[in-house]
Amino acid sequence: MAPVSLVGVFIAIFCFFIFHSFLFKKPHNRLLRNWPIIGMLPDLILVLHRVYNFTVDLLENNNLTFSFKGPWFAGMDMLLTADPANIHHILSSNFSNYIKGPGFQDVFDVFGNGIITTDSELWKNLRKSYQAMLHHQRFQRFSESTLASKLKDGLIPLLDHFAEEGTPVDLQDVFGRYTFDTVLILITGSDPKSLSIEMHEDEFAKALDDVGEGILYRHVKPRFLWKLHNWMGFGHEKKMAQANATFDRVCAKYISAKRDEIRKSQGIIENSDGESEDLLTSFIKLDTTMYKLLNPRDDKFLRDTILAFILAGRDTTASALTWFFWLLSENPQVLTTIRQEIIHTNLARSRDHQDNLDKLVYLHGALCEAMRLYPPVAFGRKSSIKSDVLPSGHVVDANSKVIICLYALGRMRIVWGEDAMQFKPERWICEDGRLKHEPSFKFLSFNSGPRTCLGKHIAMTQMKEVAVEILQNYDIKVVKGQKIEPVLGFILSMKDGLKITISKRCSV
Ligand code: HEM
Repeated sequence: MAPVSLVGVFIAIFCFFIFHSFLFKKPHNRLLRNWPIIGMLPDLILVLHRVYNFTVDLLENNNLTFSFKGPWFAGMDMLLTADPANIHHILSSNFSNYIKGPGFQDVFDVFGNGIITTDSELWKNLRKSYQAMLHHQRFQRFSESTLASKLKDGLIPLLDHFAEEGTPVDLQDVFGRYTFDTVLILITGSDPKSLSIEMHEDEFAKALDDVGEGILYRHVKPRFLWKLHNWMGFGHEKKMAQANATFDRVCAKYISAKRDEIRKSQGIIENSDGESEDLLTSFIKLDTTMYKLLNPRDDKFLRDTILAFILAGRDTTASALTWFFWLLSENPQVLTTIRQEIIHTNLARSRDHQDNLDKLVYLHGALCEAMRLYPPVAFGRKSSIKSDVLPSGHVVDANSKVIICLYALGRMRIVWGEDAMQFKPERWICEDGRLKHEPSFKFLSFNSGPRTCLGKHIAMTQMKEVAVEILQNYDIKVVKGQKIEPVLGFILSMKDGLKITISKRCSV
């Protein structure tokens, strides 16, 4: 028995040293311990509630790139980066090697084959068709009039109502409704009117929220576990299935109504070169000889197209606007400077409306600054096809996951300077007063390379119009005592919204 006991003692001492070194040794400036078998998952779970700021520390302490190890065989290993050189390499120079990949499509399966989830030839067809439609005069007219009327007949009356009542309102909810109505009109031509004084709950919007939450949980659970929950119809997966059914039902309604509308007004529409047109109409009438992989006769294709567009355009703009107004409440000097710029710019709605908005250089800088600190899409996920070496020297194996950390990128001192954490719109303005250009792989909020956001112009116009309208006509006070923090999610929203009170201004 003696030799057995000795072996036992030896194993016990060995285990003690291993676990002691993991438990009590400072993890070499890496902030995450790599445990045997379970990898860094336990430490990640401990910091999950503050994961955004954690990635800032992690990447700043690791020369902007860090290799995360998940539990063995859980498929959770990933390379995190906020290095602009790596980002440029992944999103532009070696674009063809970095795809969304089957893992992404799996997690985002409710969105089917829309532009956000697809790769390769199908994505190229979708991208080209979107570009042609979005740049067409018919859509541009439609988009301009939609933005203007939602502001005038939707947002302003609602803000007036809350100003009269004097009751607190969640500004994030208001912006979410405003952008939901706008993107739904742009894509389907129908107005869900979620931005009404009654503030009713829209089932489509609710389903999108449930899916957003479910997708987040799919990112932090091992794949086999959420697949099992999905199969059992359990927890978040049950909600995802219900949301999916809502998407199918509501989209089918929009699609059949649109097909009827086109059929009934065929003669008129064919001759209506000067008219404005929503995207669903354009997709149904698509010239498929140019886009061989797109099939507008298939309702599933149209369903996925509607969903992808709403996913891309709703919460992103609402999140950016909410953080922007909160940052203004924290930085009254910036608010005053924007108001002065508005006074000194002729903003009468005219043919030159867009040119006039473009003159608001400081406002533009303030919006970019808000999105630098609070990028609406805080993480980007890519999968490598072949093995590769990044400019930082890190090796990326074939079929491995790379996470681009946009939130951390916007706060890296080595990228933005010692004042990186401060809200300073001035950093966007040159000495001669013109806008300072920052490369998209450094200011990544609208993505970079061939998959750059297609709605950037619409979003910037919409945000400027809303900012001008509100800053000219209202005073916003943020209700005191709220904890402002980002929610862990696909979009960087505020966890508990932004409660404000609003009052009418007599003059600017
Ligand atoms: C402040 C508002 C917005 C921000 C910050 C933003 C940001 C982004 C980002 C980061 C991506 C890349 C996503 C990825 O590849 O995973 C993206 C893609 C896209 N965005 Fe936006 N977006 C905004 C508003 C909009 C709006 C209003 C629309 C539509 C009207 C839109 C349409 C799209 C589309 C269609 C794509 C897919 C492009 C592709 O994969 O080729 N976005 N956007």
